[in-house]
Amino acid sequence: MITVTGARKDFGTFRALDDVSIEIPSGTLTALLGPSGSGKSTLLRSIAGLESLDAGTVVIAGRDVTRVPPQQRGIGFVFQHYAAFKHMTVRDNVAFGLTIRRRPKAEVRAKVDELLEVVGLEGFQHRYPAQLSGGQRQRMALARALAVDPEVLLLDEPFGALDAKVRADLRRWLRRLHDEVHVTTVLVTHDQEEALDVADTIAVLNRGRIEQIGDPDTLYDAPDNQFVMSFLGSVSSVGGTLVRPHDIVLERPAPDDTRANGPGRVLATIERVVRLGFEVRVELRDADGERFAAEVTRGVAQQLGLVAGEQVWAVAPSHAVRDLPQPPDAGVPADAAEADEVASTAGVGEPARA
Ligand SMILES: Nc1ncnc2c1ncn2[C@@H]1O[C@H](COP(=O)(O)OP(=O)(O)OP(=O)(O)O)[C@@H](O)[C@H]1O
Repeated sequence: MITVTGARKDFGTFRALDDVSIEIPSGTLTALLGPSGSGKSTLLRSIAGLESLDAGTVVIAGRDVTRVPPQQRGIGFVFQHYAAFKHMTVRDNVAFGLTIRRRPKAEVRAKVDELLEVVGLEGFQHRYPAQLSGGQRQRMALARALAVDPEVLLLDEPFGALDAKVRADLRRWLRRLHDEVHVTTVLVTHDQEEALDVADTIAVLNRGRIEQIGDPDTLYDAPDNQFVMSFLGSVSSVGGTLVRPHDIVLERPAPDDTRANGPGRVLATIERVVRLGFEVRVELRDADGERFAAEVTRGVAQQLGLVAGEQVWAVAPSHAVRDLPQPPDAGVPADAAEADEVASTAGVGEPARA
């Protein structure tokens, strides 16, 4: 269990963490999710001991580590850009933490063999980091972090520098790895899909505070506020009512239709119909000029004969409507934009990049 209580961190006059408390149960995979600058990395680095808190405590496995240096916290850390030792083979990189701890050679060999298998790099042990793909390098980084049997594994956008396909493959791989190894893992990501895909629990951060903590279903289906709802998936406003696009029901107006617009029901003009595989996204504009989107199956789209320029009723069914507050003094995020952050490449308890 990792317990952070009342964490506060200021950089000059800027408050990066504002009274953050979170409990991360042993053996779980928790994602810290939020927009750029929300404090995710600062929270992770505070757990690692790479930042010292201005107030609050960090307890790992029952031990108060608030004032304990990073090397003595029993953590493994993997960054977006992994600082591999370029002159060392994959095997020696993975063995590094064990070698500097002067573990017996046979033990190191056995442990490294096991880890190379776990991360699927058995055939690559004699290569040098420059001879690996980005995804392979990050798997090597994970093997190296796991080699010293850390109490917790802290991952800061570990797949952030990889292309979308490799990223998706690797996060599923991480999930399977976690199910095998069960080490308590905290993953920083700004990508809601990544968080929904891999995490048991998601903590949504915004402006240095935690907006909500819960399992992916709860956060998606029962968000506490508009920020969480918008951050965890797309949202449309139907006459001022917030709803997920796939929950919107479209109806053709009857020839003698005299119904008026109301909350959760508007007559809208179809601007575009976009096919997304099995689904169709219908881009709409209401009489006030408000644009929003609905998602329906291709079957429904064909049945209704949805064509640009025509009018449809867009209805937010009452079961799907969420009357949510705004979070205190915060806005709805524009979107979960790609963070163009370049993560620090410093390692924990090891020399700088060689
Ligand atoms: N060493 C520092 N000095 C000054 N300000 C900092 C420092 N580290 C972080 N900050 C600021 O604290 C805020 C939170 O940063 P943090 O890296 O935790 O955000 P994040 O949620 O991880 O964002 P990103 O996804 O962009 O990395 C940002 O506004 C950042 O500019």
